[in-house]
Amino acid sequence: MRVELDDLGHRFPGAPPLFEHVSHVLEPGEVYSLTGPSGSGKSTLLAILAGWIRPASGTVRRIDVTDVGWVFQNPFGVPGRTAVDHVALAFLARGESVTAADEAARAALERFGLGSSADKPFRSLSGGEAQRLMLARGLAAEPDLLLVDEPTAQLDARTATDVNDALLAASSPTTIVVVATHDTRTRDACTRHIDLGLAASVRRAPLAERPESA
Ligand SMILES: Nc1ncnc2c1ncn2[C@@H]1O[C@H](COP(=O)(O)OP(=O)(O)OP(=O)(O)O)[C@@H](O)[C@H]1O
Repeated sequence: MRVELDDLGHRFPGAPPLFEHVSHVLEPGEVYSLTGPSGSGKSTLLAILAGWIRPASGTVRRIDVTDVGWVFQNPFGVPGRTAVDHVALAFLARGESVTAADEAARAALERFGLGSSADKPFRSLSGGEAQRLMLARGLAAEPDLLLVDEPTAQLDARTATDVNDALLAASSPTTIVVVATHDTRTRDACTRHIDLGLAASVRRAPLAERPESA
């Protein structure tokens, strides 16, 4: 399973190019950071990876990638349901028994440092706990590709650290994980890096300043 980006570029009609010449092979077991300044096209590239937007140039080949999961910057859950219920649902949906789903969900929560919060209702979780719960749930569903958009955008620095630490736990042999972020610490928590800012600065620099013409 993998996703191949070949000379990918995108622009919306009537607007200048967002990014160009992005080539990468994305594989399971890695957590890819997707960085770049605001407006450089990080969320757009996630949507292209998901197949929601057709790129203006280049190609995306999704090889054996069927299920795509998302984790958004605002954790969204059912206020009165427990943390463990949120994750168990992913296992129940795959046909596990209630007992097995509960056990698997508790193990997943442990992995994200949420073992002691398993029986707390979603509404009583802190912002960082809720975001780690979203990561645990996202991975529990075992998507082929998990797209994570700005997971620390709404968090203070200390809480963001907990989420960044959890990203290491998000590495999975069966899932390709891609994390769009502004946060350099989130970037550093990932195992591979794609920088749209670099692509943009090469594109925007006058010809004489471009590295390839130096
Ligand atoms: N459907 C669309 N039609 C036209 N323009 C769009 C569309 N979606 C996004 N844009 C524009 O494309 C640019 C890139 O947006 P995008 O959200 O991908 O950037 P980003 O790097 O994720 O930004 P941020 O870090 O601020 O979230 C922005 O200027 C945005 O307004």
